[in-house]
Amino acid sequence: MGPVFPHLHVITDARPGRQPLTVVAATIAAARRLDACHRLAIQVRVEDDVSDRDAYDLADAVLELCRPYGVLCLVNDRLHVALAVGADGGHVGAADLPVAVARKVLGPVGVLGATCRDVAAARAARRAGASYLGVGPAFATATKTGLPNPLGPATVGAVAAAVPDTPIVAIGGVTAGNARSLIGAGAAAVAVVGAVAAAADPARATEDLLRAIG
Ligand SMILES: Cc1ncc(COP(=O)(O)OP(=O)(O)O)c(N)n1
Ligand SMILES: Cc1ncsc1CCOP(=O)(O)O
Ligand SMILES: [Mg+2]
Repeated sequence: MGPVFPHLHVITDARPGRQPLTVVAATIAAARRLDACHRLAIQVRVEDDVSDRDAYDLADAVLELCRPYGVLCLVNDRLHVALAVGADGGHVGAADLPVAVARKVLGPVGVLGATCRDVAAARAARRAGASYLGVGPAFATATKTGLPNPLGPATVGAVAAAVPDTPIVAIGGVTAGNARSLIGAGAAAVAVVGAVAAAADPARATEDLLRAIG
């Protein structure tokens, strides 16, 4: 991780019919226009039924887009894919490898995100070696099913306050219109799928988010 923890994490939508590489290219182009590549991270996220080979091919291609501009590249769930392509790190949640095990797999330097929804889980994940914590759903989202009720900015802020040395990435239903409320509550960053991937103009959506976060 560079000296600045990225403020905006754009997560790929690799569902059938989507164009994740086109979206990532547009996102990076927008960050370049704002001289904000150091503020951007791309997380490669595929559905559970996607083969490792397809996940590898996507991650490899995304990393190729990120590297020339120093954009941080993380891989969701599949740490072997992260290591195989040479990504900067990965993200794990409750159904993935335990955080301490993920830390061993990634090694001491890799950026490791862990999903947390409360103060106790946040403290435990930090102790187990997480570099940052993904906290959500902050707001209602249709992108992932089976989630608990939205936490809202206040709970995101309470988790952030409990682990002041660990960046919080708020996720779930984040838009350019509500991102500032999460940063104001104490999140270091926001993560989005739909706000960029489902936008008519993903580059414009990225610019709007980067400007909103400030
Ligand atoms: C930044 C960030 N926060 C949370 C998540 C969700 O991870 P997880 O709970 O493991 O759910 P899946 O994304 O794997 O479906 C994330 N990916 N990124
Ligand atoms: C993977 C994940 N984990 C919590 S919310 C979420 C989906 C976020 O997608 P969106 O930004 O479209 O609400
Ligand atoms: Mg996961």
